[in-house]
Amino acid sequence: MTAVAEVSQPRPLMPVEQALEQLLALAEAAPIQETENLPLAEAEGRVLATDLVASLDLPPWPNSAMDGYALRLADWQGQPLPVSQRIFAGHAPQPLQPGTCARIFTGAPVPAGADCVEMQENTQVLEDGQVRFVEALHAGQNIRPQGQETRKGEQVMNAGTRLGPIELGLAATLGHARLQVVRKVKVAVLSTGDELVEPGLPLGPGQIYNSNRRLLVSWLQRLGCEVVDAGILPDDLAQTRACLAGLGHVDLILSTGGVSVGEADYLGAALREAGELALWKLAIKPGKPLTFGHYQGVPVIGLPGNPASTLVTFGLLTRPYLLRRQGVGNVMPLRFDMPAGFDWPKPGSRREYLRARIKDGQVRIYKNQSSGVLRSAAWADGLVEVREGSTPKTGDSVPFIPFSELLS
Ligand SMILES: Nc1nc2c(c(=O)[nH]1)N[C@H]1C(S)=C(S)[C@@H](COP(=O)(O)OP(=O)(O)OC[C@H]3O[C@@H](n4cnc5c(N)ncnc54)[C@H](O)[C@@H]3O)O[C@H]1N2
Ligand code: MOO
Ligand SMILES: [Mg+2]
Repeated sequence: MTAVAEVSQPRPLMPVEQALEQLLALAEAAPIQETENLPLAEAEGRVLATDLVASLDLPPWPNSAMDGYALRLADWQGQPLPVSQRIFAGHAPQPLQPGTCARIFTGAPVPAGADCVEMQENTQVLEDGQVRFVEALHAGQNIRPQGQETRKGEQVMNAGTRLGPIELGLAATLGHARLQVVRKVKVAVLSTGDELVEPGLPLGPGQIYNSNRRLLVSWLQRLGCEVVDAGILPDDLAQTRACLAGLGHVDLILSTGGVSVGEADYLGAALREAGELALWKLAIKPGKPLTFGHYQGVPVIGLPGNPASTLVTFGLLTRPYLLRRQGVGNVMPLRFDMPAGFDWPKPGSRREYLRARIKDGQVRIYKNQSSGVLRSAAWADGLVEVREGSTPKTGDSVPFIPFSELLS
């Protein structure tokens, strides 16, 4: 055996897709199974636990799409018709008297016997109160038929749907006051590093303010998670052990910092003792040293500490993981191809996510893309993806992921 053979080769970087695939598989292996029944007012941001089936037709009866007059086409040969009733939304009509029309308003039930509604703009009311129809009329016009939107018994939403304002509105149209949802994912957030100080306290020598904690706690709450804020963990093995041991039951331990190769990166050491740890080297920039492991059976995701690395790896990898644990099918953010408003001449070995904004129809990038610069993200509207080895030029199409896709 020669000395050369014993030199450890650097491991190839793991592609982003592979990391995501592995995380999603791990999420599927540990689904949140408990559910709870919540009023609509408390269900926003939660995930539907059971398929939602329509218990009625929508609309429940044919109704008028216009303010105007309802009539039976067979009764009309071009002559004016007398008005036999007025039908308002929310009130039951009488069957239409043959040879007459009914005054009707938008959303009101179309009376039995009528098969056509004409908007009032196309009518003339004569001195004797009869109504002349000016335009040609067609059967079914301006009538929204019963069950046009949904038929009783149809599946309207699948289990795994995230409930936003639109989904809650849809549940309300079907008369649901409560929904069965997956219980919240409980996430413990810990920030590691002796240098960290909470905002509001004075900075000592070598110290910086803890930004990752606030960013992650706020973001997790937006995603509908229950957060256990475990505060700052100093760079000390005994304290790291004690903190992990005292977390109680959570579904995920989410840490920042302490996952690289530095001598003060103790989280990894503590996890190795009481669980397992995979230090990934991802082909992603920022965010290369993402860590996945288990501590006494509880999954742990260790995000790199640099604030932009935390942001990118949370948004692109941890968010999908958390959603998938709640059974969400589509966890991928939408991305849009946009013309680049920049040149990227140097091909990289990692996929780069540059903090960018759209201006004049082009993607502009923030001038300082260092992974320590959170200001880049506050300036930006989203992330532009530059693939490994690619060198986009101004005008080339590049994928842009708006932050709005990641933050909710
Ligand atoms: N020799 C090597 N050094 C580093 C490598 C490497 O491959 N070889 N990778 C670099 C990369 S890339 C990253 S990213 C960082 C990741 O380091 P850690 O995750 O271990 O994080 P720390 O070293 O603890 O902190 C990194 C950086 O971020 C600041 N930080 C940490 N936590 C917070 C927080 N809660 N709020 C604000 N800022 C935070 C910290 O002060 C450091 O400046 O490693 C590189 N090194
Ligand atoms: O991958 Mo690190 O996040 O670039 O600085
Ligand atoms: Mg470090």
